[in-house]
Amino acid sequence: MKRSDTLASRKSKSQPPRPKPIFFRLMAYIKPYSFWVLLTIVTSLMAAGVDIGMGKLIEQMVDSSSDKLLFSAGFIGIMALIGVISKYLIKYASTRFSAYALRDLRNAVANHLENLPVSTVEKQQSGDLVSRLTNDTTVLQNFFIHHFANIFYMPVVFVSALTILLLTSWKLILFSLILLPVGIAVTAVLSRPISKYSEQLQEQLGSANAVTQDMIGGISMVKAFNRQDTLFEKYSKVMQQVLFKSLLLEKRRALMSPISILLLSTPLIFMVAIGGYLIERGELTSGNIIIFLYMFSFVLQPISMIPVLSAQVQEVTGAARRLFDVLDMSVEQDIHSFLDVDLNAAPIEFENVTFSYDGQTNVLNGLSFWLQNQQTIALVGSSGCGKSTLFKLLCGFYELSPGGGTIKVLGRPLHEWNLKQLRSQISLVSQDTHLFPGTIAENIGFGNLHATRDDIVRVAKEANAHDFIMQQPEGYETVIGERGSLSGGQKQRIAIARALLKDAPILLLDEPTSALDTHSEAIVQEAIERVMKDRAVLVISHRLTTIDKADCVIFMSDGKIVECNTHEQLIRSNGPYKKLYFKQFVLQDGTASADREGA
Ligand SMILES: Nc1ncnc2c1ncn2[C@@H]1O[C@H](COP(=O)(O)OP(=O)(O)OP(=O)(O)O)[C@@H](O)[C@H]1O
Repeated sequence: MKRSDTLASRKSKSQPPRPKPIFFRLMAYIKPYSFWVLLTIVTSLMAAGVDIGMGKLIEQMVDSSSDKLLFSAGFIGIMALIGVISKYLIKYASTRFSAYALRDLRNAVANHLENLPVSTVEKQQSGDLVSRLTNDTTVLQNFFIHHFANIFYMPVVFVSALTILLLTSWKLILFSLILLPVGIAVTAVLSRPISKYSEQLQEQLGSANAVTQDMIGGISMVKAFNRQDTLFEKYSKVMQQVLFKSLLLEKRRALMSPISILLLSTPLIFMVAIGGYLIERGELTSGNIIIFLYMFSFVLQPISMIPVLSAQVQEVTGAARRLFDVLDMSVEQDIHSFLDVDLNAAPIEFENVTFSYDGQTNVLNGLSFWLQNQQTIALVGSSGCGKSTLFKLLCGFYELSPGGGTIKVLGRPLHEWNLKQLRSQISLVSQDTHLFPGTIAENIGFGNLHATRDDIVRVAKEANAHDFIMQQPEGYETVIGERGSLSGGQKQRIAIARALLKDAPILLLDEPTSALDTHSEAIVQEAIERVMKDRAVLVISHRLTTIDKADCVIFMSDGKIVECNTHEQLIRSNGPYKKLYFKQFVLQDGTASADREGA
């Protein structure tokens, strides 16, 4: 397989050809609900017909004899009822299709977010992504509920009313609307920045969401460091920007409103003045003026709505663009199918691996090592030397660039693996256990969706978790949140139970006991030893108790392997590992015996 077929190309293959205009992309989500869209359109046209028809009926009523008055009034009543029903149906149908279409769009964006490469998500502000899913979709939904029908209603009433008015007196309508083109041109120019302002506002709301997440997610850290003021200050600054942007937007919107009134009142003043003059000359009757006044409102209403609608369209375009920007991000694509897995092959091989996040600074430099079956390698090194990066590469979260060496998992280069199959061979237990909102059983079951309750209880027992789970108010059915009320050690044991349930041949442990006290560490360590049994294990640790059990210790510095041997040999060889050992483990753990020190 050529390098061009590598993981790197998985992204480029998923590049969308060239996005269609936003309008067509939005329409694709509405199309499945064509019936309700059609009902909205038909009822909008019905409402337009009723409103115009009522004008004609009123005119007839003015001119008709008294014996026909009752009949005309009855007819107007029926028309009014049809108008009420149409307007109810417009609201119902537009709410219905927009709710469904927006649900689909939200699902599409959420699904897309789930399938983005970790490398892409790590670069984004999660609060901003959440804001797109919530705020921007709401902007779209409001538009469809409140303004979509007007796109059909307004032109029909406008054209019909204008035709009737032209037939009644072309002179009067012509003079009344003389200033209209100027008004429309001014409106178009003034409403232009609304889309930009709205997009900037949504961006600021996204940043505000991100800070709020920090405030809530990191509440204990914030309080422990007495940094409530700092975070609040940050929040206030973002909110100041939100305020500034919304004022900018609202100022522009507010400008649209008097312009609408001006657009409405100027023609009316012209009409009354010129109408009076034409009556005086005998060219018009007062009956003509009544129908004129009624119909004229249907000419002016759409015109006055132009600024509002144009502002809305600008806002919707901005919101839709932010949503489609997410949908245009390249997703992770599995171009390979599942292949037979050779469980006898070496679980992990690194051959001259060099890696950089930004394409400039190498985080890993020519790394080579092999992990055999049922072997444990401990990765040791100062903070930032690239240990976790190694795990991210193994899980296929990041890709090696061409010429960056080769990583093989179970004998097969990473770029030949189907990502789902690759990840099914690896269990990852990180230092920061993420618990999902749900029950304890669901959190353990996350490791294997087909597991039975017996399986879950079995692994919980193996992970030393069963006893504390049974002490919870509802045992395995106790609901825990993202941060939950469990201790660090309890969370770790749930993570270990998850890994046991997954039963993958390769285990990656990232500082599994780093955050625990000696007592919890002993309990978790016991569980870890069980999960390590019969597996190939790569463990990042600063704890001697873990390192001591490893078949081999790799000491890394600046993305390079400096030393690689058993713990005893490394101590004897008197190299840099020994220095770290004394500095870190002997002083920190106080558990190293003189024998182990070997010096
Ligand atoms: N997503 C990322 N984008 C850019 N640089 C990153 C990213 N993740 C890590 N780095 C950088 O890569 C280097 C290695 O980071 P890594 O997390 O692998 O170190 P580590 O040895 O695991 O550190 P620690 O022991 O503190 O967890 C660091 O300089 C870090 O700043």
